[in-house]
Amino acid sequence: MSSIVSVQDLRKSYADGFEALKNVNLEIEEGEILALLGPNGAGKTTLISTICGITVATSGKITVGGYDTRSEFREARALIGLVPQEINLEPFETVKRTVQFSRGLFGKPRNDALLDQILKDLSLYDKKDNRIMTLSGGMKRRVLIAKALSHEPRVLFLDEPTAGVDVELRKDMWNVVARLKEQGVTIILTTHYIEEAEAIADRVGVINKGEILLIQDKADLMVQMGQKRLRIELDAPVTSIPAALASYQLEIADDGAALVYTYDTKGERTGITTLLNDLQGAGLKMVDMETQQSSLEEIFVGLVREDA
Ligand SMILES: Nc1ncnc2c1ncn2[C@@H]1O[C@H](COP(=O)(O)OP(=O)(O)OP(=O)(O)O)[C@@H](O)[C@H]1O
Repeated sequence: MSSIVSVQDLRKSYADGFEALKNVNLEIEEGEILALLGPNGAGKTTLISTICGITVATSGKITVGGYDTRSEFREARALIGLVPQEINLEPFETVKRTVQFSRGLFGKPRNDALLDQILKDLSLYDKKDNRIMTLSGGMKRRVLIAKALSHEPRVLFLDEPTAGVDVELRKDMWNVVARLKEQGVTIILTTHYIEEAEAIADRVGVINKGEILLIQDKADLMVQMGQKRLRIELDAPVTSIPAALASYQLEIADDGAALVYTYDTKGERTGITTLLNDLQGAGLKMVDMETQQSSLEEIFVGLVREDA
């Protein structure tokens, strides 16, 4: 797979000395949907703004479609569409003219057929002659997307596209993103919502305090989520795992007072019954047990807390 966006050793310190990004490395593949999850102030917007050339990096190198975002800014920027967090539209302008104007800013010739198609894809076509101020909040967000797509970018950045949006509209937005992906657009979105990453991303990155803590295929994360942990408390502590139990790949917890067995809830067999039999056979006595489910939320909260 080839990277359409490549971020190498990126650092960003603001004028007051605050280090918002610390040595970020990131490769984004053409055609993927990458969700960047992180708490408030993690550095998501700073990362996007730096890739888009709105914020200047302190050090490091970024390329988009092979173009250096500093030395070849115009070429790199032409490949990028950016949907900002804030709605910053001209209230008296119509939808169509707003989108036309954005295309013009990139020096592209007028193309009514293309703009009509973009408006149709975003279910904005019947509103094309309406003034922005007459639109609902959700429609305005769609106009932001239409603007960002007007110059036919290959990479679309969506900064918290569904912040403060109701559930129905959020699902609508997810469909819009899925359609864009079908058209071959690479999409990077930031979000606070774990279920949003679960619903639409191919890969999930977790960012906190200016560092990427994890970046992984969503499918792999889902497998981890499908795992459960069974904690078995023993009546007497063990210092090692008996050879007869080696195949279960148990972990020793609480200085030997408990053993932890990880199993796949989606598998045909959990192996718990045979484990409990074999435990007895190995001369170990269980006094209690409990199961724990890991979820993306837990993985996320755990990562962010560990980093605190
Ligand atoms: N111009 C600036 N000067 C100094 N510090 C800044 C500036 N802009 C952002 N920061 C700080 O950098 C950190 C990262 O901010 P950023 O907006 O990138 O976070 P974020 O992950 O997008 O958060 P949110 O989800 O709240 O938008 C924050 O602590 C913020 O206060």
